[in-house]
Amino acid sequence: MNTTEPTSSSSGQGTVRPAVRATQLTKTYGTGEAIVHPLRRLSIDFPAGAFTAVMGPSGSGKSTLLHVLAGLDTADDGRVQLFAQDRDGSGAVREVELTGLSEKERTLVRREHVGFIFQAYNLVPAMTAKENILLPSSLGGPAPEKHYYDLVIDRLGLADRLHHRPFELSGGQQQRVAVARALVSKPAVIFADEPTGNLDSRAGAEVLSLLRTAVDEFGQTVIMVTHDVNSAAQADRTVILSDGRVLETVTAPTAAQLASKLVGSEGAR
Ligand SMILES: Nc1ncnc2c1ncn2[C@@H]1O[C@H](COP(=O)(O)OP(=O)(O)OP(=O)(O)O)[C@@H](O)[C@H]1O
Repeated sequence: MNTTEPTSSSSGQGTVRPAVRATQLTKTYGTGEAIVHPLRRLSIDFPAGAFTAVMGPSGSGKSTLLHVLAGLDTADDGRVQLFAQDRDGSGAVREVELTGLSEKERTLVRREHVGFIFQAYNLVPAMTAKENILLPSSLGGPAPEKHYYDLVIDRLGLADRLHHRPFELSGGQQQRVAVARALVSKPAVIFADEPTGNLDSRAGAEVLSLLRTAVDEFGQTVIMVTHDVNSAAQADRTVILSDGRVLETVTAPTAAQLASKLVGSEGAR
């Protein structure tokens, strides 16, 4: 791991440094007639301190990309770099090259810099909601700041559910516990795979607003996979994938613009 200034790239909003950089990512499953290419030489920068949505047809590689970027999975070829500000307040940016790290090393990087909201929650059944939320820090990750922990719990409406185990919670409440777990330690990058997929519209709006707060007030970077154009319209930009490639990146799109582009991306497959 180095402490360096990453090469910045230019965008419509000026020069921004990336928080996550993917270079020529390739991943293949199966062989012969059964071969699938979830990632085809995919390169993209995700700007720091921005909220990016990732959309695309089913099977276009969205979840695979998220897992590879977060170090939960590896690509067959290509590079993933994370750029995270040190937590010591110095402002120094640390470049973390995920490529080539062992699983154990990737786990340590995730604990320090990454929050992940899984489609299937991934809560520990024997632990209470509070123990699940604090699990990354009890495993050696950064301890949450008390006021931010309280803010997240309050905004997600979890205060009276903290001592319940997952089986005593509704699907939506479990999803909100998973969101809280990813947010409370203020990681540099939050990856979210369909974070509102199992929530009613009010709880979904609260999750999106919390992700916006993480970006707007705390300078974190959010990368969210979604099928919902209204959720994606809350993001600063939307990346549209098609067949393992980036088809288009749209800045501040409306839901209607995204809906029409997605119809086009189905055609591009
Ligand atoms: N472990 C695996 N083994 C074999 N094929 C896989 C595996 N994981 C994903 N795939 C295939 O890779 C392709 C991309 O899958 P991925 O889950 O990334 O797509 P997605 O865009 O997230 O889809 P969805 O919107 O349906 O969640 C799909 O064709 C999928 O069947």
